[in-house]
Amino acid sequence: MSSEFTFKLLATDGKARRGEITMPRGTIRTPAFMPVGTGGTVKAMYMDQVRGVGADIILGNTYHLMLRPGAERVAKLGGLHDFARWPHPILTDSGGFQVMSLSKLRKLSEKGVTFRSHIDGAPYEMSPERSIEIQGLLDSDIQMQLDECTALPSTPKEIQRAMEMSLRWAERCKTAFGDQPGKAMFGIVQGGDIPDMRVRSAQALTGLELKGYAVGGLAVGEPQEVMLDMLDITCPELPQEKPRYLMGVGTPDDIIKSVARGIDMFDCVMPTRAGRHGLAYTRRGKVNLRNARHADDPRPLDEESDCPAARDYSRAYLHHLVRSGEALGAMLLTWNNLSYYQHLMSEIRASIEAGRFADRTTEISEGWARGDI
Ligand SMILES: N#Cc1ccc(CCNc2nc3cc4nc(N)[nH]c(=O)c4cc3[nH]2)cc1
Repeated sequence: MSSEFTFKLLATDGKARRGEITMPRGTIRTPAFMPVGTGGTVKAMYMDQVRGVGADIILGNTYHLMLRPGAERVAKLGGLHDFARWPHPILTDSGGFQVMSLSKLRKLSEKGVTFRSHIDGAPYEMSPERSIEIQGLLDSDIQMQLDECTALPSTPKEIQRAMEMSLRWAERCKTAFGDQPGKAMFGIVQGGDIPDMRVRSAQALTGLELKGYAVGGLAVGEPQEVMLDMLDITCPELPQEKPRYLMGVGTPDDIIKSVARGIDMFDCVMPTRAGRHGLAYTRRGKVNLRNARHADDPRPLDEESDCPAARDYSRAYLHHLVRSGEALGAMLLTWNNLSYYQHLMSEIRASIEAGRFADRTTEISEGWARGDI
């Protein structure tokens, strides 16, 4: 364990990077996938299982936790790690994105954002300083700046306004965060789908000499090609020696193509949400267990998997659970999906170390191409 937050580049293969973040609560092997634990729980999973599938870090959400159970209450109870029984690193999103996508009657100004809770309509204010304060109360290990994520498509004027305000908020968050050895605050690159806005944002954030950088404002409905083009523009402008985190991404194919462009960290609700909706990710593609064709299929999802959910249960049983709305269906498929995602990340890391990233990921994609089996 390290008392400091450090990032080490261990190997590269083209623009793909194999690295390691060390911090007091543990080591994060990159490229890393962070299971989403929005309200202090990775839905339908025990935290021991989350650790058991190979996750080094999970994501929490400032917006959800400040509304319920409340940041001060979590702090009084010893912080999010003790509260949720997850002793390893936690990264918390800052809340701006969730306010804009979930809350009601939200108003955005230089000061911050005012909004009403989507739970009970109560009024709240969130400034850059309050977002960092809440993330501190949660005892978050990696804290995200408060930013404004513009929807795509948006006008150049709108994209520039939001990008420039996010830069000012990054400076305020850096000041509010201060110097917390062993913890980190990441800036978030904005700039929509406009190359020179992306460059300006990345260069200005690099000038703040932060411990890590997220690429935000993507995975907001734009075609994958646009997202990848923005990574081609943004990553070269970020420091080689700092971790890069692509927010909200993504499918296995998104992840492979983003690692190939220099991204180190990912988070996405896809594997957990899909699991709750009866969808299983496997080495040979996706399997929709709602489909009646599985009703008599005695085969497991993947007889070679080391995850009991993939190896020990028939598709017929999983189909039955999903169609009956049994909680165990969501539990087993979430377990399978997170195991698949962590196995994918482990394969990606090993292939970069071996200088075989391009070949191995082609083999992985060909496995999916064989389609739903
Ligand atoms: N199932 C499913 C599913 C649902 C939604 C998504 C899209 C998630 N995309 C996304 N999350 C984000 C979080 C973000 N947080 C912040 N603070 N800033 C962002 O620009 C940002 C951008 C994001 N883009 C992807 C998969």
